[in-house]
Amino acid sequence: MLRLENCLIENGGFALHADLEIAPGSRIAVIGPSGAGKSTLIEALAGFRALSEGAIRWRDYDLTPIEPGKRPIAMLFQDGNLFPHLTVAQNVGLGIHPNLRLDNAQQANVQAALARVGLDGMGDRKPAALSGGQQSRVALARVLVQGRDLLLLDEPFAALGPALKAEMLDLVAELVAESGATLLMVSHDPSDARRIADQVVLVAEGEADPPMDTATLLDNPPPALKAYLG
Ligand SMILES: Nc1ncnc2c1ncn2[C@@H]1O[C@H](COP(=O)(O)OP(=O)(O)OP(=O)(O)O)[C@@H](O)[C@H]1O
Repeated sequence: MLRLENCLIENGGFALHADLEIAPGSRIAVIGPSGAGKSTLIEALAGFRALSEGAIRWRDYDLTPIEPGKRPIAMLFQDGNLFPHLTVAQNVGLGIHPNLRLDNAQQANVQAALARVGLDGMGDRKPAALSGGQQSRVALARVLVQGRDLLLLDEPFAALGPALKAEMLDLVAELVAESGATLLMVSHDPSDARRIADQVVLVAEGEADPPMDTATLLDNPPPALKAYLG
């Protein structure tokens, strides 16, 4: 289980409370009104934002005091965070080792990840020589080589068109199904949640609610969500 135990997360004058559990292997969409604290929640899980109260536990480990790089977490940001001066393979290799001194097995791991996301043979290119969708695939390959238990996505494909976004969401779903990773994905688009997530964590009115079945929640949204969905 991923447990957020009575967590209070503060951001300037803003405060978010979370007391919830997420089962391993779940695919969770984090949705809610703008400014409700979705990114704040993800930042706290990743360790970029300290808790004011409470604890975060994964399986038997208390993650609360653990620094971000040592948590069993990989994160995918909206812009993919690719380095333009590095090749595609080097950008992926950063997920294994920041100094890029990779042994043969690690190099092979990079090539396998590139092949898995459909970028076989493109490892020597620079990101600028790839389309937007291909760049998203590089960022996904970097997440893949990290082999972490928890995958956090914060509006990862918002810049892509609808067809490409759907394709990337399906690829993410496939990859987490293969690895058994637990997925939490912030999204503004309820159709993203329906497409990829079995459960939804609603963030609204200062609270991150326990996960609810996606279809049940979206078919009968509570008032805070209804106002946001329009
Ligand atoms: N540096 C800051 N100082 C004070 N308040 C902040 C700061 N940064 C963010 N906030 C507040 O924290 C709250 C939560 O922000 P957060 O980015 O987590 O919301 P969100 O749900 O991800 O929003 P969006 O959907 O618009 O991205 C917001 O109401 C915002 O005004």
